[in-house]
Amino acid sequence: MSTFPWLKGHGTENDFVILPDPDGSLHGELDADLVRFLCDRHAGLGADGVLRVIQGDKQSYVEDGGDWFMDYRNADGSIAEMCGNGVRVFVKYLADAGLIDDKPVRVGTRAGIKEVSQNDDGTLTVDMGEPTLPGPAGIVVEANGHQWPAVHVDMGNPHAVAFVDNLGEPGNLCDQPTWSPTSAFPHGVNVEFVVRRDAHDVQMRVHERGSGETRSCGTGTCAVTVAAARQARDELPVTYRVGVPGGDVSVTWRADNHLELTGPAVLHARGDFDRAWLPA
Ligand SMILES: N[C@@H](CCC[C@H](N)C(=O)O)C(=O)O
Repeated sequence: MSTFPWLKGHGTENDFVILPDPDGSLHGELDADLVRFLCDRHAGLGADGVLRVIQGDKQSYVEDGGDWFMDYRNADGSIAEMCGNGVRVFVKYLADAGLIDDKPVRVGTRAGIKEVSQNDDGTLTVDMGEPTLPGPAGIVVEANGHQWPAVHVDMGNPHAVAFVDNLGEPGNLCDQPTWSPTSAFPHGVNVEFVVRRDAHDVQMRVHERGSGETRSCGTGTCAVTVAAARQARDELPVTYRVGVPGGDVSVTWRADNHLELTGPAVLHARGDFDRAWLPA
């Protein structure tokens, strides 16, 4: 086939190129160069990442691929374990394409199975699993000449959450914030900057590993909820509204220690990509 289909979608403006590949035949073809090209906002389609959609039993990345497996790639071509906004967009695609019914779907990811439910109001809810706080204590992140203490929250992928006085402090975030000790995040880290607006209401910005500053990060909103709830000594269950530049999501930290992320998912473009257009 000299063309392959694509769609574009976003969750609170964290945007993705979706590559339907039910039988996994794009394996090997979807290398880092192709991902970078697809995500390029000037020469490609433009996105924060790529969601490749494979039937759970047709993938070879993890033992349990679920009903459908989400092969997630960051805009720089790197592979990430999980994407909380991406998984909602992924299920929105499956539902619109008639590939699933309205029952909860088990989505395989490199961070395990995530169950996703479609709500009557059009939002989707993801069981994001349990957070871990691997530490160490004393992490500091630095951006724009400022330093802040940060907490390491792992949501399957790594996050450093820093409370700031105002969201302008970290500057334009063109560069990756730095952190110490450097050994805390040997594989890089997503960095969230947060202000508390009310008891259970926070606003954040994020610099994503492999994608730069984005308009939202679903795993990041969960990490921020964990850091905020611990800071406030909230009892579980607790629900936070988390504002991001691209909208709002709701995160519940349940009594069984699972995080539940609810937010929108939108599909907004589709087409076919001709392989002849790929750079040599
Ligand atoms: N935007 C995502 C997270 C994508 C992966 C992240 N950049 C990483 O490298 O861990 C989300 O919505 O969670």
